[in-house]
Amino acid sequence: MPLPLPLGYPVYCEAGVLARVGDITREVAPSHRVAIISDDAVAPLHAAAIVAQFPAASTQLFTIPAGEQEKTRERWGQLTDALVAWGAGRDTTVIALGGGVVGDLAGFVAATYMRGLPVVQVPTTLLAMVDASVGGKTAVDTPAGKNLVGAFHNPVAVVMDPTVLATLPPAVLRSGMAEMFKHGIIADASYFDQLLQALPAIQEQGAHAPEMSALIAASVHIKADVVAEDTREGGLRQILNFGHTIAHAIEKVQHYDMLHGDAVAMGMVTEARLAELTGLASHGLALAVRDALERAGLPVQLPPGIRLVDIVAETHGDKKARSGAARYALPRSIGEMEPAEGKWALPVHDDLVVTALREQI
Ligand SMILES: NC(=O)c1ccc[n+]([C@@H]2O[C@H](COP(=O)([O-])OP(=O)(O)OC[C@H]3O[C@@H](n4cnc5c(N)ncnc54)[C@H](O)[C@@H]3O)[C@@H](O)[C@H]2O)c1
Ligand SMILES: O=C(O)C(=O)C[C@@H](O)[C@H](O)[C@H](O)COP(=O)(O)O
Ligand SMILES: [Zn+2]
Repeated sequence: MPLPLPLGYPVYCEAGVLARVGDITREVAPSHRVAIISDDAVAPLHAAAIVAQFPAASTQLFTIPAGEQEKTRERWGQLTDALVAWGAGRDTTVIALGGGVVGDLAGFVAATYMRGLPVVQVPTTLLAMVDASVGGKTAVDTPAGKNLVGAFHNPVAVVMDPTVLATLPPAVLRSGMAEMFKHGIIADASYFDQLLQALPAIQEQGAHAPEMSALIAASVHIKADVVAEDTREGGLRQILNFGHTIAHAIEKVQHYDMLHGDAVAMGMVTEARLAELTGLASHGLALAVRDALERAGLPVQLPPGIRLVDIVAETHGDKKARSGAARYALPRSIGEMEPAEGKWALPVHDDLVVTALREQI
């Protein structure tokens, strides 16, 4: 059974559901061909199980090297060329099998190839399950900034099987926790507390922690409620960008050589402090956020040697910036986001940003 979500497509979250990707795909997108896009870390582990569910003659696995540095226009070009060479027509369904990088890139391929193919998202990282696979944002990074070229393209289905998380490196599992904490901070204080309570089990048993499936489903619920109300980010959806003005700037300055979730952890600490410094939140928010992320083993200090001026300069290229001024979606307290002066993201003076960043050196 799909999760009961206010979305126009089914989201499955259950152990063993990977064995039903074929049936689910045929149900939501009956098509002649199936193009499975994955990366070279995920494909050897999980692709065979998916490929076997489709007729060999009309199914092709396309594999890219793993990592954020591959989420580029060049890879998009290679993949779309490869689809042409294979003979993919409009009767092709794309299956994105991987973490958020594959999800965003394959999603963008699907959004643009012959002006749009159906895509089934099959997320294999915690981050992709709780966040990237749901909501329809697809994109590639460019030398000028993160996710600068992309499209809103909803999947026709999302199929997440928490058992695939067993093969994740611990650091990648942990980085997914950052977006889960984000969901708690922006929308649900009791979910934030549940995450804190589950940390010892997650640290001991990793993806096998008994709480994991329910925590994933709860996170997806929070995200789905937001995107259902504001699919194309006219306003409310900006709250999902809490921590991201700084996170994306850090990722860019670090040449995308880091995990997105780690950058989000750093960015949430900075932006929680900005909420205090602007008077939007009362004192104590930043410490609560920082303490929770530290307890989860996430990085809260900036990458060594990074220049604060470089981070601040990059914030001006963020998609939320208006008239050159960087803007931030800031919480008032754990679980509470409210618009200020009718806006979900506010400009903050660069000097305050530097003040907050200095505390993370
Ligand atoms: N579209 C959205 O709404 C949205 C939301 C959040 C993040 N994102 C994007 O998601 C990306 C980050 O995603 P991510 O953290 O999943 O990174 P990722 O896709 O790079 O995956 C991290 C690493 O884990 C490996 N991996 C994936 N699944 C595995 C498995 N089951 N077993 C072993 N190894 C596995 C990958 O090969 C990779 O090396 C960023 O580009 C970010 O911008 C998008
Ligand atoms: O779905 C959203 O909306 C989000 O902002 C989720 C973020 O976690 C995600 O990193 C997203 O890709 C950021 O989007 P962007 O529009 O700031 O590039
Ligand atoms: Zn994110």
